[in-house]
Amino acid sequence: MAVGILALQGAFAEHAAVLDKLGVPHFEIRQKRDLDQPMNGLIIPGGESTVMNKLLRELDLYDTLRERIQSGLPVFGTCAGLILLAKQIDGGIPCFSVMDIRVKRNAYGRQLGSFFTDDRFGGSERIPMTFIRAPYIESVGNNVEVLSVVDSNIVAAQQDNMLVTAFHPELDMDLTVHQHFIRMVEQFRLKNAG
Ligand SMILES: NC(=O)CC[C@H](N)C(=O)O
Repeated sequence: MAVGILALQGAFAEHAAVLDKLGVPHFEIRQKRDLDQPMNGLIIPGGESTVMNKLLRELDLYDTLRERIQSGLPVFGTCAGLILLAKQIDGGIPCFSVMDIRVKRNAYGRQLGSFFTDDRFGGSERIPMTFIRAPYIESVGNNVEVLSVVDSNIVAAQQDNMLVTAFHPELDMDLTVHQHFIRMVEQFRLKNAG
């Protein structure tokens, strides 16, 4: 199996390092022909969502990736990746527009742009959470499961094959969130093989 990591911009190398630790094969997606190889999961990293949105269209990656996500490909979006998956962005234009969440960009203001805390993810123990000019999720549809709440704001959620975090688990040592995503990838792979 292999996980594709969108590598146009932002923190893609850090996700690759976590997958290495977990022994999960991965490859970078930089251009359309990178999508020719088998892909069992997709990671959309943090970075700058407006830049990634523009590049996805310029490089003609947008339609193929959107179709695959809609057909059930497991996808994990961190920070800017969360913004790209959202159906609604407060004061902004959605990109993939596939996940039933409403998102506020740069939600913590300039002064509090980056901070660190720890809290629960789903049923887990407290895990480290690094936020960098992060969004949060203002509201979710009925079909979305809330996985983390920090200061009354939703910062991790899942809808079927789509997992998002407003924080950056790839920047901390804890593997909980990536392990959760790899379980989603395994389930999808087994379902498709059977
Ligand atoms: N760390 C991040 O990914 C920041 C996201 C960025 N503020 C955006 O709007 O795209």
